[in-house]
Amino acid sequence: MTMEVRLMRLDPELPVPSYAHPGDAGADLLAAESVELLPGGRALIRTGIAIALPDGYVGLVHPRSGLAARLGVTVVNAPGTVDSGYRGEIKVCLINHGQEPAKIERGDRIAQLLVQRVERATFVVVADLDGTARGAGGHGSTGGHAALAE
Ligand SMILES: O=c1ccn([C@H]2C[C@H](O)[C@@H](COP(=O)(O)OP(=O)(O)OP(=O)(O)O)O2)c(=O)[nH]1
Ligand SMILES: [Mg+2]
Repeated sequence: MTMEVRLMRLDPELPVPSYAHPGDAGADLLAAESVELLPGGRALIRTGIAIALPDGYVGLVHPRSGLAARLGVTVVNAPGTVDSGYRGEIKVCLINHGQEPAKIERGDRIAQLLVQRVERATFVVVADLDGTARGAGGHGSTGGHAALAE
């Protein structure tokens, strides 16, 4: 089952994002420009597309694990949030955590876009919250790593 999402090509020579395999969660986003990311460097890269998501949906810009594992290149703000009301060009903010310069060529698949349903909350201010087994414990309260043992 798929849903239709209206997409505008701002760079008509670039292929439209697509899913590499049936069952894939993310459609690969392509770089519309070439950039070199120096070690520690980052860049906001155009993808050449704009989309109109229906109300109640969000686009999430996730990293590609291959780029992360091979080059140390990932999405700075992962996962990036594409609001349903956004009509601008989708851009991907990549960072090179690797030791070597990383070349991104126009047409490279640099990230993946997940389309998900999303709830919006009405925040109701109260004096107390209901009790739970976890309570306020967080940030390593359950242990499981030597660094958390102190
Ligand atoms: O990876 C991303 C993340 C965001 N956006 C676009 C779509 C999104 O709707 C808009 C704003 O994103 P966000 O709310 O995360 O950024 P902000 O810094 O809060 O900007 P704003 O003040 O415009 O909301 O930027 C992208 O193209 N790529
Ligand atoms: Mg915002």
